[in-house]
Amino acid sequence: MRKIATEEAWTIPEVAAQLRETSRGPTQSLDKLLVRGIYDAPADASGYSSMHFLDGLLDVEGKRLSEMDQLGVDMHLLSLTAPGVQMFDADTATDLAALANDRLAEICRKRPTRFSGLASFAPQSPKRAAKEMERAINELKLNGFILNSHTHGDYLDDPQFWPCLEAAEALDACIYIHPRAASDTLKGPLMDYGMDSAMWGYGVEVGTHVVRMMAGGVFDAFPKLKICIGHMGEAIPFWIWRINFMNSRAQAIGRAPKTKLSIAEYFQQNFVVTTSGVEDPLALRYTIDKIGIDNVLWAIDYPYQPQKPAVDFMDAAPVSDAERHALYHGNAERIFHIA
Ligand SMILES: COc1cc(C(=O)O)cc(C(=O)O)c1
Ligand SMILES: [Mn+2]
Repeated sequence: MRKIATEEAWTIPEVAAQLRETSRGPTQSLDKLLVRGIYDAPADASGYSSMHFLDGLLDVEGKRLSEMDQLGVDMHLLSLTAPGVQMFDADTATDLAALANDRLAEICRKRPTRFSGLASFAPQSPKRAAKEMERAINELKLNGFILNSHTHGDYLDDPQFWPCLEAAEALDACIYIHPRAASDTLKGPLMDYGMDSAMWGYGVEVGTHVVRMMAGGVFDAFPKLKICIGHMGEAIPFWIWRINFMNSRAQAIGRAPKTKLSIAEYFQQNFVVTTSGVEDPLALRYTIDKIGIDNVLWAIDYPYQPQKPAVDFMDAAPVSDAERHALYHGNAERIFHIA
């Protein structure tokens, strides 16, 4: 059975160097804790550097590919790791997104059956970003887009970013909204106990982002826009009944704009989710039953999650053979236009 993993992180030395420099600067971004740990810690330090994430991010055809061969993982859908270019100024972000996209396209051209890719873009300059999005799909033949949630504290319900959404919808290219640490206005209680990270803050950040998009009417403006979120849907499939009920109440009392469809309908028609970093059979079964098998894709979240447990989890998952085909490759081929 073809296995395509769809949230697989990667980076290039130029972006790593820029993140290192940014983490030494005055930024108050909550990402600073994690970025410093990965990109600017002494080799023998404890914490993130001891987990060698940077080696795993820079590597494509070494350990990553040999593990894929051993485990029968056919393809990694690669994306520039969080926070991507979104901590940088507009010009630096725009230039590094284009450089990363060129490098990613080279990898995919060299190993077309093993790697596909999600293009970066720089929302800091939305009109230039839209042009890069068109180039990435039409010229570089990449498979969709990666966005690491907020950009300098702003979210995609903000019309400033709508040139990017217009481009993605017109290109029939899915935007994978991946986490980063919570924005400055959201980060308060998340600054302790490691809660800035994938343990909790990441899910709060992306969950907040996509609820803003649905409640803010983004999918009335862009009804064909497709969004992918990881981590079994950042808890939204569990909460969707309550979110939907309370949004309809908010609309009725004038606290939220009227929308053509309900939040539950938007989540059903405009979203797909991946299993990245949630290797829980019951959560998978619930999510498939809740949003339908066509809207769930397998992912590893390499190098932050090891490959073998993610394969073992999916091989042993309580799903039918037809469902396993959809999870492992069918849905990814459809959503990310993978041949
Ligand atoms: C950018 O740094 C990351 C750290 C972790 C982690 O497990 O601590 C996960 C992800 C991720 O899910 O992509 C990213
Ligand atoms: Mn990830």
